[in-house]
Amino acid sequence: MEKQAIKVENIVKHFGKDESLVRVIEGASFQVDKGELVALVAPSGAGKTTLLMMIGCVEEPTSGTVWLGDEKVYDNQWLTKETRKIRREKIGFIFQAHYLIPFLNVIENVTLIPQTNGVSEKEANKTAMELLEYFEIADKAHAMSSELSGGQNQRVAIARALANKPQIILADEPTAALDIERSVSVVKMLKKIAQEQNVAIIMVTHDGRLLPYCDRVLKIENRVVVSQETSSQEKIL
Ligand SMILES: Nc1ncnc2c1ncn2[C@@H]1O[C@H](COP(=O)(O)OP(=O)(O)OP(=O)(O)O)[C@@H](O)[C@H]1O
Repeated sequence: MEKQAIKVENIVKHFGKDESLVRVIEGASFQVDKGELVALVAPSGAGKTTLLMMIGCVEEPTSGTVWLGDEKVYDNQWLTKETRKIRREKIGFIFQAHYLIPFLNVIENVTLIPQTNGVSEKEANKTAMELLEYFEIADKAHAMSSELSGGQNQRVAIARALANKPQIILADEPTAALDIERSVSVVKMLKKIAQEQNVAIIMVTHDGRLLPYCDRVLKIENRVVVSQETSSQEKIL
């Protein structure tokens, strides 16, 4: 079995054309392995969300190659018409806002995607309760999102992202709305998930205080992606 979860080669992303051409990524190559929690850091507008959305098969690259696990999904064009299926089966998304559905309770939010994918209600409920217990929020299973704190909602959003047993989690500033204590607790959870479930996680963050909790840092510099180790002194976990 390959250790790579994400492999990107020579990816280019331009928006618009002629005088409105915006060159965001200009030939970036990198890899993220199973079990790694990697931070993605760059100034505002450098292309972090765009990069995540290309890996997540939401935004089409201009050119390049993308592998998810051992499946090549993009080679100067999508290699399947069913990008939504790839997304549903392989990837969990976590965003800055939790985007829980307000008229569904916690467990209904967590079981929604697995049930859409054909998992039975009983099986989906069992997995969801295990996840809620893992995140110490099982007592809120029947609460509505509006009754939960910001940190609790984000834990439910992480449980939801995991409900489908994805190989990859793409997290776009998952801690931006939280204070530092809660941010650290969310990042520690992501680290635990990566290690225990062999999931590859890319987390966009603007908060340098969270980097020591990550295995590695990817930076977008001069429109390409560079990888930096978090040194052993800096590393906390
Ligand atoms: N649909 C689009 N059409 C044209 N330009 C776009 C589009 N989406 C993004 N861009 C441009 O691509 C660049 C990268 O945007 P992106 O949102 O990926 O940056 P970011 O690093 O995530 O920024 P932030 O930290 O502010 O969220 C920006 O210059 C943005 O204006």
